[in-house]
Amino acid sequence: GGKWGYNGPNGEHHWPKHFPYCGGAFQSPVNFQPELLRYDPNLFAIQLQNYNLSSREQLTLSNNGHSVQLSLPSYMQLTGLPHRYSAAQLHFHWGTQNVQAGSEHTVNGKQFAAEMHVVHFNSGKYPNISMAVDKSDGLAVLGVFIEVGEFNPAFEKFFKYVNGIKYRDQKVQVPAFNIRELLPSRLDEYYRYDGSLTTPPCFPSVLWTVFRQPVTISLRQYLALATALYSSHAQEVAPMPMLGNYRKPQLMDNRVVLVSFQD
Ligand SMILES: NS(=O)(=O)c1cc(-c2ccccc2)cc(-c2ccccc2)c1
Ligand SMILES: [Zn+2]
Repeated sequence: GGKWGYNGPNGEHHWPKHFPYCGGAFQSPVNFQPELLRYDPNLFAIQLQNYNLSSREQLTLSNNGHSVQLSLPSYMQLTGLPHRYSAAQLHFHWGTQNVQAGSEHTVNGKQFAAEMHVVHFNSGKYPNISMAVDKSDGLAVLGVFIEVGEFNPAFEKFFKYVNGIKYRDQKVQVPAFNIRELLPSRLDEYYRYDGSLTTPPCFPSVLWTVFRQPVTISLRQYLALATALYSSHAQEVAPMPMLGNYRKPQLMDNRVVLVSFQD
């Protein structure tokens, strides 16, 4: 598929020309409007398997031109969902250095500073992520809202390496750590709906679980994310800062967002 970006001639309003699903139904992200939420007593706490990775393991931290992503081993899994899902990668969406608003999902119109996505695929049904990515029951993504506040030692375990992946397609190996530490403490309170990849090709293949409770990173950590990275290759004459890499909320049509909490 063609080049795509977050603004200008390759921005999100142009995505459907090369990526037809982006103009289709069940698109993500969405705004969690209070009147569209429905409490579901059958939504239990998310169960994590093998999230506590050994520091003897190494993970690949890379700049894919649209985000910073951390590869994850497939033995890291989610259970307690309709299927068993294996981890593939995690990545981020953020705003700009001056406007700390870059989350993709919003809560009653409120946009958080950034958002982390932990991408899993239905390993109970598909042999690998490529076979799962375009199937309606193929993916499960955990969304975590990020606010600027307290310093976050867990994020620092890989944020400190971002200067090694400033440019597109650069990669570094980082020691693995407990990925559970990146998630909020409350895994029992979340929004749940059927949606899509928020980037091209926008396949409607994602079971979204967005935690209600945000995590915090410090202003210095946020600025490291928002100012260290470029979406262009190292040798390109005009470096393009990687900023505002978030898609705006999409139409709900007649979808309902289920919530695991009542108050
Ligand atoms: N935002 S997201 O969660 O819907 C998402 C999922 C996946 C994804 C990754 C592996 C398998 C399947 C889906 C890839 C991206 C992505 C972000 C930046 C640049 C390119 C791709 C984004
Ligand atoms: Zn994402």
